[in-house]
Formats: sequence, structure tokens, C-alpha cells
Amino acid sequence: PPEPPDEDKAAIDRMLVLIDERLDVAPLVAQSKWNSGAPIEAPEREAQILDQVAEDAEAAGVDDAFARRFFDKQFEASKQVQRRLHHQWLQEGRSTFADPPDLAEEVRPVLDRLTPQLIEALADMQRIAEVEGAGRYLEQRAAELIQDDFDGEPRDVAIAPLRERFAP
Ligand SMILES: C=C(O[C@@H]1C=C(C(=O)O)C=C[C@H]1O)C(=O)O
Repeated sequence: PPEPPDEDKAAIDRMLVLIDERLDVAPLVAQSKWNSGAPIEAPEREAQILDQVAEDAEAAGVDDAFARRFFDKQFEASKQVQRRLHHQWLQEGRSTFADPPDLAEEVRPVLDRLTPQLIEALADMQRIAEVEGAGRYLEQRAAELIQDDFDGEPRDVAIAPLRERFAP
């Protein structure tokens, strides 16, 4: 079957690695919220990120609805990891963590640094979605580059907006 050009494969890999990096932050968020008792859902924080996304997406030529849906799914994947971990810790009767990361000072800035990189990667994905073989390559590499924690469910959620857009 046809494969995308090397350059497009590299761009897909970059996107998948960024998704994985973002998912890797979720356990830190979960730890800090476990200690503070802050809710997993932070709608005003999501809205703030989406405002930034709308601006940056326009500048990068990324379709606004695509960018919004993509980030919504990254939030959902992160919250899924957080909920699973809190559930696990509750079952274990875990007490608070000795040295949790600070959400505002340490954890959210990591996510904020990933946001513009993800938008650049989205601009590539928007173009590559039409390339023959891109969907197949995406599927294959997602399994290799993104963590399969919690039966790979957060991974599936995170890549759904790409899957929907990519040609098989
Ligand atoms: C990551 C957090 O938890 C949730 C997920 C978010 C995200 O993935 O960016 C944002 C807000 C919260 O709904 C957070 O509170 O920062």
C-alpha cells in the first residue's frame, strides 16, 4: 500500500510525540489535585486555553473547529487519566503525596508550552490528512509512540480528532 513521503511521516511522528508528552503531564495534575482536593474539571482553565488556541490557530492557518475539537479531546484524555488515577488511589486508601508538583506554578506552564507546538503540528496534520496512506501510518505510529496506559483509552480519545480527518 502507498506510504506518505518521509517528511510527512516525520510530521505525524512529531504530532504523536507531542500528544504523548501532554498525556504524560496528566499524572502530575492528578497528584497535585489529589493533595489539594481541587476538582478534576476546570472549565475556566479550559476556556482560557481555547481562547489562546483560537488566536494561534488562525495565525497558523488551522481550521478553528478542528483546533477546538482537537484540544477538547486532549482535555478529555487528560481528565480520563486523572479520574482513573484518583479512583485507583481511593481504592488503595492512599494518603496525600509528600512532594506534589504545584499546579499553577509547575504543571500548567508545561501544558502551556506544549500548546503552540501542538498548533504548529496541527497545521501539518491539516495538510497531511489528504495524503494517501497517512491514516494507516497514523494508526501504526500512534500504537508505537503514545502510551497505552489504562488500556489505551486515553490514547484513543486523544487521537480521535486526527483519525476522523485522515484518509485511510
Ligand atoms: C490539566 C488540568 O485538568 C483538566 C484538563 C485540562 C487540560 O488538559 O489542559 C484543563 C483543565 C482541566 O479541566 C488542569 O486543571 O490544568
